[in-house]
Amino acid sequence: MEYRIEKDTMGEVKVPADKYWGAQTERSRNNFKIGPSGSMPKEIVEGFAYLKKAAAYANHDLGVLSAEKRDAIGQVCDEILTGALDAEFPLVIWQTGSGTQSNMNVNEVIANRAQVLAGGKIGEGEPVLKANDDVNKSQSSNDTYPTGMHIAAYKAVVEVTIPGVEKLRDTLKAKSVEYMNVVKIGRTHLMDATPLTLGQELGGYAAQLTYGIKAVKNTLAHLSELALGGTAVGTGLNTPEGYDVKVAEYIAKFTGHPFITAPNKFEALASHDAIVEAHGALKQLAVSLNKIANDIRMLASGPRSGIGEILIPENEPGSSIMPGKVNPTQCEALTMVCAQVIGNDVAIAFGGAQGHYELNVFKPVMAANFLQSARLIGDACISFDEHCAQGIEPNYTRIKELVDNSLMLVTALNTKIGYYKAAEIAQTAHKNGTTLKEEAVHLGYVTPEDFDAWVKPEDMVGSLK
Ligand SMILES: O=C(O)C[C@H](O)C(=O)O
Repeated sequence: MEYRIEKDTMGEVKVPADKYWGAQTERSRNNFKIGPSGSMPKEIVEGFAYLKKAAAYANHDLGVLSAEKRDAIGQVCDEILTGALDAEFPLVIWQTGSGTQSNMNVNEVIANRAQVLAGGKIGEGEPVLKANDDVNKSQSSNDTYPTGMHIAAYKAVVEVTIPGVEKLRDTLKAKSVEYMNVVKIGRTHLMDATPLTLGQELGGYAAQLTYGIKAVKNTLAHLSELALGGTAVGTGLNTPEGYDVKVAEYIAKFTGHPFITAPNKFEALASHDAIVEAHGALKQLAVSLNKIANDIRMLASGPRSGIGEILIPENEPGSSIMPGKVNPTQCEALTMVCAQVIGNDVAIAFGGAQGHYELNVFKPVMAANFLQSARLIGDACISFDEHCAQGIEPNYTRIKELVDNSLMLVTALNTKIGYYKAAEIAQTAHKNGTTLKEEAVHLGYVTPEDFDAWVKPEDMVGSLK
């Protein structure tokens, strides 16, 4: 491995010769060999590229950065956004809790890459850009990292999570309409209950997801607030007048999302309640999706010894030893995702509770967990939609068999003969293995004609919507 010598305020550091990063990145690389997983998410690096470019533009507009330096920073940021420099960001989330080393990683790469783009050599001659003085101008890690975190989180939620959940919700809604008249038995406490339709049951799932999407959208206003301009402790030291508003305007322009400057920078640096709040909504979605996937796998259980009221796509051989077995694998993947998201919520809550005075120093772990949840929910909903939900079909024979056998149809007799006599009919039929009608007539409480007129599953399902 060939090295070059880079310097920072602590002295000299050997850096791989072919890399753009500098001394502080290399120190972090050597000091935090904590793994094996935990790379700084690519979306955070992208968030930094947007904000560094925006800072350069705002600084120039406000007279503290030359047009040449602005353009040099902007050019490298655009390059970062293409993914061409991905290999230049080697750090992990298990580093300083402010994300300073990732901020410096971005500053160093921008400065050194600009040097090369200008025809120079890294570390030689007059630098085109200085990492701390130019690229980091009017900034601190304490306001850049949370800004990058909000940009990444907002984009992930709007571009990945919400579209994925909406797709699954729309399928469940369409299935609900299609099967609105299919009367099936209901279950409460996992025990037989009165009937409802398959459409009603699926419509409940679709409504859960609609509320989940709404909950996520409700958190976007807080997530759209950016800390940038607060610098070290929220006071905005070393920034030109009007910088915070202007820099947020540039970020909104470059990302296409409605970011604004945070009205209270102290809150934006010292707490990450916006992340806690938005992840709370992601947790709500995970809770809903877990219930939905569990119901679907139980309704599809069998094929001979389970409930088997619905059929779901048979996608892969399920077993290495049991020939012909097929398993509800999409439900399993989705519920595992839910477990991960609920776990991430605990890490985020713990991190969010740790703001000490002017700074929360759990930023990287909160960001990484949030982004993992946002991506997982979006991707898992698409997978579940395409490989399971779209293929849900009623198993009409089984549904009818279970409705016909149900003892809880007796509930329709409550208003005709009273709860106690109806209970006696159900209990006797259960004990004797007979039908409700046989026992109702045998006990002398109902005529066969009245039974047929009164006990009609299709009249027991309320309004169909
Ligand atoms: O890196 C910075 O800009 C500040 C650092 O996180 C600190 O507060 O010590």
